[in-house]
Amino acid sequence: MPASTADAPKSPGRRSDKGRRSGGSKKVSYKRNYDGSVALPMGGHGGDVVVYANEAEETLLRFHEKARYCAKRGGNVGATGTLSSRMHNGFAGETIRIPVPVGTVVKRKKGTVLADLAHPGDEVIVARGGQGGISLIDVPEYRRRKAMSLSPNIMRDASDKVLIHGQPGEEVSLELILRVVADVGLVGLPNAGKSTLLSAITLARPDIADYPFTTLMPNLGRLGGDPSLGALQFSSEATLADLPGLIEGAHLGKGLGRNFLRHLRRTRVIVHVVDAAADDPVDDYKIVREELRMYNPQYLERPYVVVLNKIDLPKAQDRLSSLAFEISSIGCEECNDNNTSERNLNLNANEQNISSGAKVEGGEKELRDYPRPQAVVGASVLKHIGIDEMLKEIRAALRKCFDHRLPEP
Ligand SMILES: Nc1nc2c(ncn2[C@@H]2O[C@H](COP(=O)(O)OP(=O)(O)OP(=O)(O)O)[C@@H](O)[C@H]2O)c(=O)[nH]1
Repeated sequence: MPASTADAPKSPGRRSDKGRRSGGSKKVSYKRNYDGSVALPMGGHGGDVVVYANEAEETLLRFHEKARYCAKRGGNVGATGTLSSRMHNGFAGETIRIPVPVGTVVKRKKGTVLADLAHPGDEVIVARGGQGGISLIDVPEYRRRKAMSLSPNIMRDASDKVLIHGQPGEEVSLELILRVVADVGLVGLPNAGKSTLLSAITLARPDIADYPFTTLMPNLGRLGGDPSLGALQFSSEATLADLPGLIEGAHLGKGLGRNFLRHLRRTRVIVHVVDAAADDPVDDYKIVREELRMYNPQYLERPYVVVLNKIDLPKAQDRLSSLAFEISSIGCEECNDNNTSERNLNLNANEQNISSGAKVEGGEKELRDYPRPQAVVGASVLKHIGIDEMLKEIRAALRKCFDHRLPEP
């Protein structure tokens, strides 16, 4: 809206009046719309609010401190408030851009998903700024009438001022949900050694401690490509996400539960870390697989590598081969054929399709109906034993996914 005339310097309108009265030839020429109507200057539109994915952001924690964001209002038309040919539209309010981590899902509170910002630079306008208004409050009567006859965009309000009200900007309440985007997801019971593994093969330095649930947020690390594999296979470069430990009942929300299971949705390969020195590693293994199955059966279709960790401990060392044999024979052999990566490629398309159990013809699928692990390797991620073998298997599983995407030579 034009500001009041109180602080206006000289009214150009008055000057031109004088010109007319004194018989001068000054003719006010207005800007016109394509249909010949006078283009009235408008107050600036309010700024939009945009949420965008920025690689520099890692968490959504800062939204706990500041949860309300407002874009600026649009600028006024001019100081005089009087229609003149020299009047310009008010400046549009600046768009406010809110960075969030890559992988953030933006949805209306208790409503629809607005966007899945899965790639750096993805963005969504979450609230549009209001439209600027038009006001001719202080236009002299004769010109007001003329302007009204020339422009179809004008209304009168109760106080007989001629104006179009500016529109209020949109206000929305949003929910931001972070789903980690990583090529490899590390899963396992608490204390299995997932964080230690991440720090052994990447530059990530997550908290490591001898108590469960040290990891409360997913940690990310970057696995470099292996140049010895040649240019085409350098794509074994990958992002690893160390997820907080899963416990029995996680799919129902126990422990850190569902919050973290969802992070697996966008991983291609799963690395399952088992503490080989635990009381019953096979049972531990099954518990986690079962939790994955109950949360989203598709997780079990993805290529996965089992790492039997802590083999530096005598207890683990002694039973390594029998454990490896037992674990590698849980699952269906035929399912491991080529189609694993094809199924895997559909993971994004199907990611909404979560059910509490996979139904197959003739009943519910069990662990033995899903593919066997691609490999079961023994390692001590703490003492750096078996790391090369483990990396080789992780890269092989990754290649299985990536090769599928390579263009035909
Ligand atoms: N002896 C031995 N200890 C290990 C090995 N790897 C990890 N640890 C120890 O196991 C404990 C748990 O390791 P973390 O890496 O924090 O385990 P985590 O699976 O990330 O645990 P959560 O964060 O609870 O999910 C730490 O005390 C590690 O030092 C290993 O190869 N050998």
